[in-house]
Amino acid sequence: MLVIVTIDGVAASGKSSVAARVAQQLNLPFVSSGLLYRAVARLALKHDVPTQDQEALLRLLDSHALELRPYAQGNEVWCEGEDLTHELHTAEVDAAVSRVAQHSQLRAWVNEQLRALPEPFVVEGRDMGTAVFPQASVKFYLTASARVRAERRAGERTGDVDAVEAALRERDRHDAAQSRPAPDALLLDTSNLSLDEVVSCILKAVPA
Ligand SMILES: Nc1ncnc2c1ncn2[C@@H]1O[C@H](COP(=O)(O)OP(=O)(O)O)[C@@H](O)[C@H]1O
Ligand SMILES: Nc1ccn([C@H]2C[C@H](O)[C@@H](COP(=O)(O)OP(=O)(O)O)O2)c(=O)n1
Repeated sequence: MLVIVTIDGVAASGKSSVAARVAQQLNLPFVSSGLLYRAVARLALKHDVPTQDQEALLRLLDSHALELRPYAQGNEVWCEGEDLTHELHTAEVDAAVSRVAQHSQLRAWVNEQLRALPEPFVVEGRDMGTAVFPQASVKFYLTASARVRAERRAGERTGDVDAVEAALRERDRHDAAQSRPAPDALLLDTSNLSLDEVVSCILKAVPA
């Protein structure tokens, strides 16, 4: 049976860490959909393309082939022989990516890349269980308080917790349109759960 596990949720709720561990336990690849939005934002910054200009962003994608490579040990995004992965988790990209993710044709392009990947896999993002893989057998939606998420993220980025929390709240607002639990998703508040606890909760819901 093909199993697609979708793990959606707000920024820094634990989606990618959890998806990587769940996938490892199931011996499946995992897919980080946000990396494609991040890669488009990175290309736009690099080539001075305004992130509000959808047509220009789509032209950029025509002239720069982006490829998501979902390896079991971590996802990579390549652009014409260059590995962009290490450039995608910066405060600059964080600040630009929500604007990129608001364009419907660009979202359609991302979704096409995701649906072309060989199943089965574990996939994480914002709308995996709703718009992209509504047929998935197991769906989760992760949340956590903004403070807890900021404390977690401040450990990975520079910046104090208050500034990180303000930036996360801002991004939550911009991403709200596409960040919704599917009607059949299980909601999990990870504020007071360890990574292991979240992973084991998800694995319990996966059919043997
Ligand atoms: N339940 C948890 N308990 C403690 N730390 C966590 C938990 N979930 C995630 N983290 C940590 O929080 C940070 C953000 O998690 P990440 O998986 O990148 O979130 P997302 O993919 O939702 O943005 C990482 O440093 C991760 O290790
Ligand atoms: N399926 C998705 C995945 C990400 N996005 C948007 C929303 C986020 O602001 C960016 C980056 O997503 P990513 O999951 O990498 O970001 P976080 O780790 O949650 O901070 O892309 C989206 O709109 N739809």
